[in-house]
Amino acid sequence: MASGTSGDSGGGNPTSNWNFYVPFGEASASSPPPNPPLHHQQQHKTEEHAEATLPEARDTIKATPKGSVETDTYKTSFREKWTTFWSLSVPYFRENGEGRCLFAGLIVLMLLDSGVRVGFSYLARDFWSALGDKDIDAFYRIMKQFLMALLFLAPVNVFYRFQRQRLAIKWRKWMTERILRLYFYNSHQVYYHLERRGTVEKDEDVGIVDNPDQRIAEDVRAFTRYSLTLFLTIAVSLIDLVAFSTILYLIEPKLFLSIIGFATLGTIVTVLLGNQLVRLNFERLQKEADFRFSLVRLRENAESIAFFRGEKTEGREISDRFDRVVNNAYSIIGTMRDLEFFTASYNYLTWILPVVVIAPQYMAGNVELGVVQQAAAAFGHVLDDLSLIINQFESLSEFSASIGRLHQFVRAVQNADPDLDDSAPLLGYPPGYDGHGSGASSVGKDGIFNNANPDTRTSPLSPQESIEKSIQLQELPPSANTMVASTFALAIKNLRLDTPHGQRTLIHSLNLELKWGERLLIIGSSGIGKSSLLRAIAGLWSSGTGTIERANTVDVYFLPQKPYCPLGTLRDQLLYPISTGHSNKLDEDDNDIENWQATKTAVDDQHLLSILKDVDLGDLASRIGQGNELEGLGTTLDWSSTLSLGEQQRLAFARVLVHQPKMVIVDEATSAMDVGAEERMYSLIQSMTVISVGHRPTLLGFHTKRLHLKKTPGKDYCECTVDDILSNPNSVNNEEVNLFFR
Ligand SMILES: Nc1ncnc2c1ncn2[C@@H]1O[C@H](COP(=O)(O)OP(=O)(O)OP(=O)(O)O)[C@@H](O)[C@H]1O
Repeated sequence: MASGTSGDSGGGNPTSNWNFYVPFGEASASSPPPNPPLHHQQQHKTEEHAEATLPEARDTIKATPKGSVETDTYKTSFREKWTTFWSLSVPYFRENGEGRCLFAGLIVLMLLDSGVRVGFSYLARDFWSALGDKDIDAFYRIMKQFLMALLFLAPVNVFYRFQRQRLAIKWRKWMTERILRLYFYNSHQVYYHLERRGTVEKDEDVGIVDNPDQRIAEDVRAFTRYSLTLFLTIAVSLIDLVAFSTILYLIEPKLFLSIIGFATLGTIVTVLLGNQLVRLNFERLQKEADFRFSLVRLRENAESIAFFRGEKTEGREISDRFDRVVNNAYSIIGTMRDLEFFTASYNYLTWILPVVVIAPQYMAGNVELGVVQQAAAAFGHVLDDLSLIINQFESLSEFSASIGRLHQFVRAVQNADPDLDDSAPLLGYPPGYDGHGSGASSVGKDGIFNNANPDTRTSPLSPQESIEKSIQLQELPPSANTMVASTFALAIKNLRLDTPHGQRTLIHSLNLELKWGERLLIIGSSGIGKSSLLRAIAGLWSSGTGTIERANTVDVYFLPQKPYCPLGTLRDQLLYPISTGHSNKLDEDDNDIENWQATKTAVDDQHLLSILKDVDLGDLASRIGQGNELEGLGTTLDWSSTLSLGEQQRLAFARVLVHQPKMVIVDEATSAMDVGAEERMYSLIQSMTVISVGHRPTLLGFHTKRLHLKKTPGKDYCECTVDDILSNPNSVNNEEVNLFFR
């Protein structure tokens, strides 16, 4: 570790251990002087390592699917790594004035710190010379100077470290927020498309993007922290190198030349012995995350696994993953051992080398003892600086792995965003995106929103071809039904719907119109494409051709097949996706959410409680609030595991009543309810425009129109028939009843 950052001021070189220079180094103060040199270095390394190393990610949400292809981002050349590092780190300092100021302050403190250390090397020389000459007056004079210098050194050192850590936190905050915005806060729902690509197929450009949670939480942290450490290490090393090389050259030119040869040899051997570490560290992060993910999955699916008595299978899978972690750890320590055989011997040699070279001059009485000491200390400094790669190799390899993972993730986010092309700068916003949630998606002259096709994002098609080969989703202006009474709430024209990357056509030539207030039921056998059609209407899927025109997103509420309970209180469950309570920096200035919130009537707690009663959950608030309903509304629980599936589905209907959308899309969202509860839920949304998917014949009674998706004989896709249930009330023929009960 270079002196500049091994504790940021202490000389990491072993020679420092037995000279006057050491006690002033902050990290060295805690290390016992008699330690062998490598221990000393390792101690610095461990300390720095604790900061720079990527610690364990918690609560991993998504991991590499079993058997997935491992990526080879770690194989990029040094030049590519450097370019990546540069493009990931520059945007913060370019865009953020505070960051630039903190950085400038840090440089000043760093220079002061280095200056102080050079000054101390002269103090140390005089100290040892005074000791050698048994000059008591000089000894006390130097001690006094030393104590006064200490008054200056301590604050410089403390503020230098503090400033570095403060900048690292601010940078991390900026970078995490930027990535979060690009990941899930513009209108293209990048997180959804990326997740699907990550699990379904390998993106040609970026490979499989495993564990996005770990990349956002850990890799960004490691990147910002370690980048600063590395920059300062290099900067301090350069300053030290110039300063102490001059001292060394002035004392003995031979010493200076021998150190250059010694350090060059050491660096070459280290790189050759340790180059495996970059790959191993890259894999370590992935394997650790996979292992944690299997544990999180076990926790989340504990009940299903217990019913299946699947613990043995799960246990085997978990221990397989853990074995991979352990095997990787063995490979790492094996490589480290080989490397350390060399570095340890190398470091021990540096104890005596400078003294051996200068000793003849001392014995001949040409130089004083203090000069021997100063030569040894300067030798230690210069060697530390020249041996940057040797001493930092393990940390550098981890850093390199984290740059690779972060770069891969940011590129994947970029690829999944149709507004960003390949030449867009890393971490840059799409053109026209203001960073406040108002997406860059094109808004037509008529105010109609055009959704570019995220599924064709990585296809080799030109933008025009991409548009022609994607479904055009057009949104009506908000509250269109009140403005233009005759407008259709949904109009589908000549729709061909494919699975995301065009592997299969699910629906062909669908034409459909739904007026405001009408209720459409979509039926068809399992797997035929009902939910996929809803995904296309929602704008999540857009592979295919044709046009979908529908109510504005702010007027539509979607009830998915699998109820979703966000983290938070019972009140949060009802208001979702409007956030309450906590201040979310990300949506502080989000116009969409603000406008949306402003258009909603104030929802007071009594209103929420009465809605809970409407959906037959009247006792829920008082039950969890131990008799106090208001307390119940503010109670936080793990709702997905506390409420039954039917209760979660009724809670979802309560959300619809809170938000009062003009259109509701219901994807089998009553499947866990009894027929009576289903009837009550549908009666609550009778005044809205409804699109449902369902298998129960009882649903027909709540709808006015029906879309039947039927397998076309000899074709992959289905045939679509639309009819009016009200004009044909006896239309449930035997075939359909069978279909419903299938
Ligand atoms: N991400 C995906 N990539 C490729 N194919 C998919 C994807 N998601 C779903 N499919 C396939 O698309 C087809 C239609 O799926 P969809 O979920 O729309 O069926 P469904 O009619 O709603 O079925 P169910 O009634 O069982 O819910 C299925 O064969 C499914 O396997």
